[in-house]
Amino acid sequence: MRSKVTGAQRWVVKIGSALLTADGKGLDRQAMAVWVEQMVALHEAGVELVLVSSGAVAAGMSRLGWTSRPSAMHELQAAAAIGQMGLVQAWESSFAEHGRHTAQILLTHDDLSDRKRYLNARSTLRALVELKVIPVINENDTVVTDEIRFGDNDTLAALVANLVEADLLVILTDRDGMFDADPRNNPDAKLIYEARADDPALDAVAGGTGGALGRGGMQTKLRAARLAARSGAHTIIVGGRLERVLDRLKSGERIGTLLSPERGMLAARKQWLAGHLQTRGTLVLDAGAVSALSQGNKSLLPVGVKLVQGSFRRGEMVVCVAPDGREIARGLANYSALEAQKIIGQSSDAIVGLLGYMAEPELVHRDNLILV
Ligand SMILES: Nc1ncnc2c1ncn2[C@@H]1O[C@H](COP(=O)(O)OP(=O)(O)O)[C@@H](O)[C@H]1O
Ligand SMILES: N[C@@H](CCC(=O)OP(=O)(O)O)C(=O)O
Repeated sequence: MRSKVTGAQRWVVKIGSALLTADGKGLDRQAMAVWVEQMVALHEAGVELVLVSSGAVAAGMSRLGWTSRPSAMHELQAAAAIGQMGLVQAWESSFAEHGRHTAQILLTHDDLSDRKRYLNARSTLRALVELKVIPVINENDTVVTDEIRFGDNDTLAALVANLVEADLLVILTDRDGMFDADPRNNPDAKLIYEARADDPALDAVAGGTGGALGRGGMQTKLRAARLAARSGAHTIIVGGRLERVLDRLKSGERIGTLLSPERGMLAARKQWLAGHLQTRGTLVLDAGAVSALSQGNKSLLPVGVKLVQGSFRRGEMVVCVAPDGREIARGLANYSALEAQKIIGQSSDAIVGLLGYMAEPELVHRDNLILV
């Protein structure tokens, strides 16, 4: 069962406010250094890492000397803006001690539901991961309100796991995992080691909300695991203060709660693609592209497209047809219809010259293609 954890190549690690701030006394830099050391070891072992870090509001409160979380939205947002500085500084300097760079990414849920912004965030994150830089993601609290009100970086982390096609989402929190009842009020509560993310019995055990600093509680963590499962990722909810927690997960130790998806990664993603999008245009392929897609399981390159029909934007769904009009596949276009018209029939090396930039060498990436 834990082979899914030991074998995972791309991890999203989410660290909640409850853990990052030593009981409201500012950032717990010592704890951060310990996680960083383990994340660097994972990196060295070839694991690709994306970090989702909460703690901006809590760090800001401590910088301002506030002892209780304000309820006014503008005060929360101000605290987040102040605290985010300290938060990224702390991560950057801690990773720098191991010769690693970090990159700050602030996202909102809207960024991930708009197809174009989704693809842009996805290519930036992919580029960072390829550069071996560790992206440090938080919500863009200045422009959103619901998230800091509900304190829901769990959901953000799951959306990021979908975005980067992570195989594992690790949610570090202040309890050892998900218990069969809220351990705050039930001292006899037992840890759930493994479950299917979609098991309805979990709804009842994850009832309560979060603690004084964190906001989401187990409910948002369960919802996050279900969201992550939609792209085939496994989720581990585990105690961030457990000794060498990330090392132990990597070596397959049975700690925390493992929540499994019902389907494999690509199957889940393609099902999501198939069910969720309307088609906006058509690409007429040449014979070579038809066989590359249907037999070779390849991406669609601009060179294999003869004609572009319809009006679509980057990130929208298009139908790919053979020269005789037979539908071959559907997929998400990396370029708008206007751009596609300029690059079809050309090699991918020519894209920069033709458009002035290159989003991706493929017109439709094979991960975003569903064969019909
Ligand atoms: N079934 C459960 N198992 C474990 N913890 C639970 C459960 N139900 C509610 N909780 C509460 O959720 C809290 C963790 O969530 P939260 O405070 O939002 O932390 P974080 O900042 O890590 O997101 C725990 O401290 C715990 O009291
Ligand atoms: N984005 C905000 C709030 C996020 C939040 O509280 O989330 P969490 O502690 O993970 O439940 C922050 O950094 O403080």
